[in-house]
Amino acid sequence: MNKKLLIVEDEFVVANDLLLILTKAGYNVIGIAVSVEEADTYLQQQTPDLVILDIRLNGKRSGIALARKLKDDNIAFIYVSANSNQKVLEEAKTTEPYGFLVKPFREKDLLITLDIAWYRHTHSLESKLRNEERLQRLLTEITNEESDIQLKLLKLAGAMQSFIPFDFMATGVRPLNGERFTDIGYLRVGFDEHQHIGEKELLTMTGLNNRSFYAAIENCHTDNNGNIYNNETPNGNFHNNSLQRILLDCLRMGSYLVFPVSLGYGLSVHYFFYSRQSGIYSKNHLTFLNRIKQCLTDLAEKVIYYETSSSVEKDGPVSPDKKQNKAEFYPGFKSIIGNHHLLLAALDLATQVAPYNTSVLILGESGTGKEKIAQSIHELSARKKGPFIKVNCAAIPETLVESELFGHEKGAFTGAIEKRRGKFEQAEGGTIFLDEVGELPLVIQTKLLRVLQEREIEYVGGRSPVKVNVRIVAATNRNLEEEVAEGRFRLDLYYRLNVFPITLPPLRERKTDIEALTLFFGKRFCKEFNKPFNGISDSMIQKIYAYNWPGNIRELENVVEQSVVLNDGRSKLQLMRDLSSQAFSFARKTGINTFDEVKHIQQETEREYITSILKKTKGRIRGVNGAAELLNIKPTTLESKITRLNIKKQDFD
Ligand SMILES: Nc1ncnc2c1ncn2[C@@H]1O[C@H](COP(=O)(O)OP(=O)(O)OP(=O)(O)O)[C@@H](O)[C@H]1O
Repeated sequence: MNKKLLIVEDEFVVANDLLLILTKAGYNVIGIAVSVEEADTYLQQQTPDLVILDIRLNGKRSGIALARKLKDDNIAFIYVSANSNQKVLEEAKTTEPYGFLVKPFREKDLLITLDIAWYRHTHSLESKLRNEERLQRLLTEITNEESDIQLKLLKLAGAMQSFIPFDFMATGVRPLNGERFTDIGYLRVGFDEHQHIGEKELLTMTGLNNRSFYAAIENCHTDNNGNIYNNETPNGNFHNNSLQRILLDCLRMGSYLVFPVSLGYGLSVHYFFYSRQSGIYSKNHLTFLNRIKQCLTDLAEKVIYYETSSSVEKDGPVSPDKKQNKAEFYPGFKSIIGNHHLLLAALDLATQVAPYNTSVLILGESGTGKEKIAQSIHELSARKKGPFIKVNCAAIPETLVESELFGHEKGAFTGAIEKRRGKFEQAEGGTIFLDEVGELPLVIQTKLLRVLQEREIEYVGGRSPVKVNVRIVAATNRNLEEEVAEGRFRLDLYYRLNVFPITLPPLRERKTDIEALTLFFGKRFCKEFNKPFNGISDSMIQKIYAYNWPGNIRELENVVEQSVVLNDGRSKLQLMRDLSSQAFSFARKTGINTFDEVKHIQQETEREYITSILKKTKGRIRGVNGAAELLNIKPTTLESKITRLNIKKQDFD
């Protein structure tokens, strides 16, 4: 083993304890730092494989400040802290630690957490490097192929999208030529669809005349180095009439990143990435661009500079200039509709991870398309010719889960009249999709962990393990972190599954996709029921936009199906049920009419919730796993709530 480890901890007793445990376990502890400054000195001397980090430290800087540096330097770290202040914990979470232990901790938990941290770190690093190699080969191909510059840059946008998030990407020579604008940009309008934006399109979109547009070019800000502009509100960094400001406002972008590569003679080519989300870009993105800088420089020299300065810009886009919101089947993503940036970000992640055997955890509310994404990951992988086996973990009775997943020997239990293969073996050479993985009983979770670690299963009643070659994709609509906190889900399994999480947005957060989805389902059901499709009525569109879709896409699908069934075949589809009635049915059932009544219901709900937590902790309010910690509030706040809500001891005894 002999991994190099740095301890950053200012409590002498804890630090010494850690030193003893870790040395015994075979780690090479390179030092104990009591402050961030001391840790910096150690880091300058040598790079540890792992860092154990306390949050509150001697000196002015906290462990969180050091964590940011470790994250940028790609060094794995875990927090070991007694700090349970919610604000601090949330801040700590943004540094994406590889693990978190609360003091006091057990030796076993520490060693497992470090094991998992190391696994996650090497795993993500390896796949990152392989992906980057693939990208570099692709960029060289794009540079050398015989095709038009716009087509090359369109391919560049497609290649970059799973590495740097963007909604608009552009390239251009700087300083800008005041007489001729040659920047070429692509606006992302679908998973693999990009709309060309050149001078003509910009003039149309901004409504500016030639004079004002060229004034904006004169005011264009030029960066000499890679830079991030993460909070570009209308009163942000740029001159009101600058090219940057116009692009940010007109395309409704919130942040941007610029990466210049020098061509010599004072000239450079700039690569720009704009995103609708504020704060999306980080130093990691610039570090990544620096790693592939040689390829970007070759492309800049041989293609971008050469083509844009030697020829007159060709008329019209070469790109498939597709209409926004058009329902499209993206290659590899069979019948996935929508082009909202949150959906596209999830599809990017799926494309990125698909070629590898990495386990994937798909998160999202019920009906958001988790199974569809799991199928796509399978289709996009080298396992696509193998089976895709779905297991709904919530639907199998607890007593049968083990034999269903791993198989059983003849006579293993009453009724096992013959040997039977389980789902894992059925998925040999392919992918197993464990839907609702959060519902698995704890004993089965332990066995699943073993499959993930050893790649082998054991039959119920079997004597020797059987090797399996199966990729695991799991999904859940539960908050697994909460499940772990409540002791219903194993922490080690959570970390193993969570190596590559993909979160699907609920439909109410991607309303711009509703119309395309409705059209898609409308046409599909009409075909299925042999009816002509005459379009969707305006009133139906209005109502489905106004609704917040708790059941997500599945609910929308059902609503459209009902409209098709009840449609007369001559008119446009109408909404055949009152959507809001579901949202208000609870209120109607309970007869809520006034605000006081609403308040009463609210208090009752809170009372019930707190009582159920107190039952779980057997009335204990303070300390580790006490009710206050589980509820994430201060013990004193909880005590005053208990008094206010009149919760008595007999309520939770
Ligand atoms: N982007 C999409 N485009 C078209 N249809 C979709 C899309 N996403 C989901 N669907 C459809 O919506 C329905 C629900 O999707 P799916 O079963 O994949 O959701 P889920 O998140 O796995 O749900 P659950 O958590 O309840 O198992 C399915 O009929 C699926 O075909």
